[in-house]
Amino acid sequence: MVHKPQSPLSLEQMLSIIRHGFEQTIAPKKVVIIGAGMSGLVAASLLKEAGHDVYILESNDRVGGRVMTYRSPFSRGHYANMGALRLPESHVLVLEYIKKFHLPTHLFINATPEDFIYVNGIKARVKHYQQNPDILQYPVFPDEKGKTAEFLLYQALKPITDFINKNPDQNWPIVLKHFDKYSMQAFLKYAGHPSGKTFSQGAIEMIAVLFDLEGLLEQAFIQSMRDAMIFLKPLSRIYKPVEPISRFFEITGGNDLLPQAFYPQLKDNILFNHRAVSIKQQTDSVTVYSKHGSEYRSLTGDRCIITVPFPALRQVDIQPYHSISHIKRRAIREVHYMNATKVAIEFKSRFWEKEGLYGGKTITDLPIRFVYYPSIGIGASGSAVVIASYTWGDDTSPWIALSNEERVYYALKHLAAIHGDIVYKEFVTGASKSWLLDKNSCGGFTFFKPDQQTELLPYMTVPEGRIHFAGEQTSSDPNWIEGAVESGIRTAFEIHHEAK
Ligand SMILES: Cc1cc2nc3c(=O)[nH]c(=O)nc-3n(C[C@H](O)[C@H](O)[C@H](O)COP(=O)(O)OP(=O)(O)OC[C@H]3O[C@@H](n4cnc5c(N)ncnc54)[C@H](O)[C@@H]3O)c2cc1C
Ligand SMILES: O=C(O)C(=O)Cc1ccccc1
Repeated sequence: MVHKPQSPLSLEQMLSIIRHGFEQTIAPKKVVIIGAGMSGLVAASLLKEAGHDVYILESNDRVGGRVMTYRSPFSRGHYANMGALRLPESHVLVLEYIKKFHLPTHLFINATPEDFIYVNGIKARVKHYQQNPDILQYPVFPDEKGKTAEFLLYQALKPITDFINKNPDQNWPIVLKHFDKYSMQAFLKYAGHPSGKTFSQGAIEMIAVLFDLEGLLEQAFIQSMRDAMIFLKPLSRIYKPVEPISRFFEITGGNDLLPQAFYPQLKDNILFNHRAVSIKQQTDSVTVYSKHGSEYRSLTGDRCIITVPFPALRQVDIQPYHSISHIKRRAIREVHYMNATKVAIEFKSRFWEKEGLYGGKTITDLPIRFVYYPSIGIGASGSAVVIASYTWGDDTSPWIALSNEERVYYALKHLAAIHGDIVYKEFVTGASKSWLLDKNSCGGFTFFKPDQQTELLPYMTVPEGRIHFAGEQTSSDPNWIEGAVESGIRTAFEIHHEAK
């Protein structure tokens, strides 16, 4: 589903802009961009290429923002993507930039029939669960017996996604009107069952655990549905198991090679370790005040693009107060950001491959939740790095307050329940990241609450005077790099096509 409701540009237009840029401007503007994450880099790259004078103020000492790859403390050549992990094949804007920069990629093996499931104290392989879903012993209704979480969820989603796909531009707003009031949990309880009944609590629990929804059940159904359509197999596969499931990619060498690819063009335009603290709009200009070490600096331009995640943006003072609308200020306060936490562990050998796990994951109801095994170097000898725990939403609660050492300790403990004590013998080192604790995002990614896509999102993309708003939160694909890229293109287009 590549519908882009938050973009005034079609997918084809955005692809063309990535490939060919804008026509050279006849009225160059000075543009101050706050943030050198993917949205800020895309906007700056397009505007600079079109002849505008761009400056990026970046709080951190690196580009990339939430596209972040740890190479330390791992052995040479090893790494872990502690932010963006996988790139869906339907995210054509991201893949177009990867092509433009000639970056190597390989398949991110997101799921295989050999994947382990470890829930309710039961360990099984996905392929055996698919043959007999009742082996996990969820207390489902009689008419739900023998049906997988995937089948039940597709039964609930298919009428809606079929309706959208008939005519996305016309039908997406209708679906939003009818379903944006629901959280995922409320949808499954009160509106999801095709026969108008409700799913059993056991079925809802099984869907929530196996699709990693338990940590975000109270968030907007619409966003979970949109994401589910990326992760779930097309329903046709249930009846005709020949369709390929959604494919994902990752950049060989680390996903941060994508934001880094913008650096050569923009190296003279980025001011690192400059943290914007206030913005002031004047009649004919806008000034951004930033903290650089113990100094305060200012930069004045014709336009400003804010790409800062909204929870972090709340600490930036924007004046005059009424120079931005009431609804924008409300959106900055209220739009929900979900935390995300990862623990990555390097092991001496790929012991999981001896258990038939080549890439893919283990799905658990343990605090570690989902474990992802490396999709690169399969079959190789020597050490490798596992995403030992990837949690989001409420599932991050057991991890936030722990130190890195404690996170690694508990991740190993839970991995040992799955793989045995070999995890201790094979342990080399570990690292972790909880994005709620990162002052430059103050959360992992946008995950709207019910009604927020209706009440707030339309106003989040709207410029306010000389200030434009980018970032995944202002896009058709929040919580994805694709959304950040879309918003970068949108804001560059807005500014490039405005009169002086
Ligand atoms: C754990 C995790 C997993 C993810 N997994 C995936 C995935 O698998 N696939 C996928 O496509 N997407 C994934 N994402 C989402 C993706 O990483 C983001 O949507 C995207 O990177 C956001 O880009 P952005 O430019 O909107 O924001 P950011 O990357 O947050 O960029 C904002 C920039 O602004 C800077 N900044 C903040 N405050 C200030 C300030 N006051 N002054 C100056 N600069 C400031 C920050 O340092 C940052 O560089 C994941 C994100 C997380 C956290
Ligand atoms: O693919 C991921 O891990 C992402 O971060 C995107 C995401 C976030 C939350 C739910 C589904 C997908």
